Amino acid sequence: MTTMESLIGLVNRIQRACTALGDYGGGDNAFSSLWDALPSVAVVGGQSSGKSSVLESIVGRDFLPRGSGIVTRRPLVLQLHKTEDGQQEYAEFSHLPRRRFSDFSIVRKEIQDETDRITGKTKQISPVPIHLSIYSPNVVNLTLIDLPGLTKVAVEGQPESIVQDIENMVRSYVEKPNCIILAISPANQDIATSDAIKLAREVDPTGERTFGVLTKLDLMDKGTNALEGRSYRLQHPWVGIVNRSQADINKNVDMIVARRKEREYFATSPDYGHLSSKMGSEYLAKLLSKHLESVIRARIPSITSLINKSIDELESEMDYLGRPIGVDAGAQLYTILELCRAFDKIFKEHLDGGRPGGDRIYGVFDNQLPAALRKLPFDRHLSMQNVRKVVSEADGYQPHLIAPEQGYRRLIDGALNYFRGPAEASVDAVHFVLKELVRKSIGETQELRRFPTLQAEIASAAGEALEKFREESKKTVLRLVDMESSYLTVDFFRKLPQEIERAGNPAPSTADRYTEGHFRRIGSNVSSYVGMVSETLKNTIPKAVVYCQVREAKQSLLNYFYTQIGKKEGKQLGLLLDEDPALMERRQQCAKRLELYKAARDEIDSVSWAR
Ligand SMILES: Nc1nc2c(ncn2[C@@H]2O[C@H](COP(=O)(O)OP(=O)(O)OP(=O)(O)O)[C@@H](O)[C@H]2O)c(=O)[nH]1
Repeated sequence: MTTMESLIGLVNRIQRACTALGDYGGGDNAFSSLWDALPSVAVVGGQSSGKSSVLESIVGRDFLPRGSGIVTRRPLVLQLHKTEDGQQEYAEFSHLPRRRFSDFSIVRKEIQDETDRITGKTKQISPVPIHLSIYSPNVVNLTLIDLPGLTKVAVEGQPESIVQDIENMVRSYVEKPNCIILAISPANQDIATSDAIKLAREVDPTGERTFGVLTKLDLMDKGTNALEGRSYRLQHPWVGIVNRSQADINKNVDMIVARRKEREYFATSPDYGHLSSKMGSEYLAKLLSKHLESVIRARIPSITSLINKSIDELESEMDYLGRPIGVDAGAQLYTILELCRAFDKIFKEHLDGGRPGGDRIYGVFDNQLPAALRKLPFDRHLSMQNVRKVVSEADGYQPHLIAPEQGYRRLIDGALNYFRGPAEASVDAVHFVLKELVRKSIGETQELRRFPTLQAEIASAAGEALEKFREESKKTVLRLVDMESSYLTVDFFRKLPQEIERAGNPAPSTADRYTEGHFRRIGSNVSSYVGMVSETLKNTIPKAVVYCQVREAKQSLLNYFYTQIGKKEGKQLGLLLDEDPALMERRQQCAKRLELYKAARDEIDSVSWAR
């Protein structure tokens, strides 16, 4: 394989990969287009300019659809491969891989059918190219893109807008700096009115990438050289062509015969004889092939750097989007557990420190609980009036003799009841801190971002677990309070009368047993007992709360969730890993691009080795 073949073939292979990925150039893609970076030859011409004839002559075969109206409605990427002399000619479409066409009338029909497959019978145009490769001894290695003919009027059955649509499509090709423009104009028409030249001039004013072709030289009067004077100046010399006339086509004149006739025409023409070696479709094909090859060679370094840059960008985009997940249940389960673990780790960091939030639990124990305990209405409960009321009611018809045992118990029971409130409130306060930390941790788990469904599932599983811990914790703290009422600290009361005696007070007489002082003393005794209990609970409630809620949350927040997940089937696991569709789409695009660019890099590497 010569370098020329491999370079043009290389670009073609990359172009085909681009088409397979929906990159036909143009800016409608979210990614930069590789297609646009590849040099190509676009064939443009007005209706009846002889565009099809030139292409068929370059190929040496009749194979393009004919007919009235706009026949070419999709770009045709025509890749020509030269084969050894004597080899059988054949064609292949990239949409029908491994099918060889050696009958070119079927190639023509397939182009028509494939055009209709995308555009429907609407006669609309489509930018999705058809890729056709032709293997023949009668061609040079060259790739040409046949575009719809520029037209001024829509014919019946075609929408008005088609005129502008065609111009836009052709323009989108020729305006790319890497596009070589093959501008075809008929000699029997004023060059100033040539659609092809008008467009080429607009997008390539210096004419450095435009090749001018004049067809129908045979229709000019003898003695006029259509290539001199009248033609518009370009950097590359104009090439004159003589194609088959309509009469030749009707008579089915063979393309190879037509080529010979063309050669003879130039060789014997008094007007073009001196230029005969630089005229005709065969010369044009060689000229284009050589030029395309040199342009590709010059562009290779920048294509390579574009590819490398794009690969880097795509890799980091993929990292950001997260790698795709396996489809089998095992891989999915593994992924889910990994994600849960990632979340759990962050949640623990919030509790243990490293991330903020855990300190708010200490805040509950250090501020909220003591403050709530201080605010309990013991003053009211142990006011002289209430003490007298409770003690008298407890005594019944027989007032107490020494100490109001029943009265004490009732006063203490009543007071201890008040502790239930702050105990439950501490449980709830810690519950809300934990719940908030779960919410925060889910948000902070980068890996979970892609999976809104799993996020919601983890949130609800964690929520349920926290709810259970809360219930358990409430039972425990209330039990602590109940324990205080079920058995009073005997020592405390044993000490009371002794203290009075030590203080040297005379034993209260029956007379003042029912005085205010007596009830005040009872109140203050109860109050100091309750104060002692309050101190105890201030220490034990946090222990219970941490034991039942914080410790459990750290150890087994998602345990139940794990057992549920373990029972799920592949399909249900897949649902949990349901991602934001936009994100999935983006990743898919990204992965495809990455594949394309890597394939392109391999192609380029292999060519460089061959050189
Ligand atoms: N005598 C002569 N006739 C030609 C030449 N080139 C093209 N023609 C005729 O001009 C007509 C149009 O040629 P096509 O090759 O179909 O031109 P086109 O630009 O592809 O036209 P559309 O497909 O209609 O856009 C046909 O009848 C050809 O036979 C030429 O060099 N000499």
